[in-house]
Amino acid sequence: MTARLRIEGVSVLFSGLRALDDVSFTVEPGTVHAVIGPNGAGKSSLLNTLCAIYPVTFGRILFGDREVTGLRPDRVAGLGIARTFQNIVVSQGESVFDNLMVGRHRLTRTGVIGAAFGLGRREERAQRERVREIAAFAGLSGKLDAPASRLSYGDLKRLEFARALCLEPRLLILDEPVAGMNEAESARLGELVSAARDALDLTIVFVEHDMGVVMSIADRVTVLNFGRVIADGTPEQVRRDPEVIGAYLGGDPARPAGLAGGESAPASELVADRLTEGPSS
Ligand SMILES: Nc1ncnc2c1ncn2[C@@H]1O[C@H](COP(=O)(O)OP(=O)(O)OP(=O)(O)O)[C@@H](O)[C@H]1O
Repeated sequence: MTARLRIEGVSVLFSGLRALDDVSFTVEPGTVHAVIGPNGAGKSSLLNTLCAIYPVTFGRILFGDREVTGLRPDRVAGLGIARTFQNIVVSQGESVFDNLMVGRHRLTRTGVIGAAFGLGRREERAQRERVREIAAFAGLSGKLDAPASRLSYGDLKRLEFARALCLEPRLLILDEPVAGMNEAESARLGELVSAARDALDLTIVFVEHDMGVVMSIADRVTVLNFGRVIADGTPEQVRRDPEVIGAYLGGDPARPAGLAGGESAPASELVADRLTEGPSS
């Protein structure tokens, strides 16, 4: 069973710089939750904090009734929290199948005693079967024997996603899952993320700059700017939020950049277009 993730008053300081400033929001179990914001808003810092790569300076993070704050990264993983990274991290020389098996080994309980009673081989068979199921789910069945180095960029990103699924996570954290993909590949991965939520009883938190994907797959969106939460709601709510409009377009939310006098189109329509295109950088 997945669980509710609560981020309560979290601040992260780097020698005086507040990467995160009193951030609070809740991720409901079984939802796809996007975290967006302009460059430098604190999105990566938040993901790193959720995985205990960055320590929390103030506040706390709870996953169900377990406090994540202060745990070592391997303990956080032990709670069923897995993540992917912005840059692809797979073994290029290994086959797709072997890359996926790496994700399973952490789950293998069989030790020396188990092996002595023949449990090792049975467990190994079960692990391999599960890897094939997950590969099929991710559309990688036909490529299990191919070395990762031969995959297209889109397939590599799906391999990374599938490998994270092999950890059987309860909470999956994705850092820019469709970065660098073309439109068709992005839409396909977006569908895969939604399907994973539905099929695997999974909660998903993701950071993404592709607003088309965010708006189509997120159940809820939290918007950060300068380390603070400036909006939290459904995709439709946040794309029409005046403060979000201000953060993405710069300047006065009532008179967004490029709109002289605001006479032709309401700011909400402009930002809706802009958020669909992606943030300015
Ligand atoms: N390890 C670190 N040491 C010092 N400062 C950091 C560190 N990590 C992040 N920061 C600072 O924290 C702020 C937020 O950065 P962060 O990378 O979290 O933003 P972001 O929203 O992910 O940006 P982008 O969209 O450009 O990736 C920035 O000012 C950044 O320089």
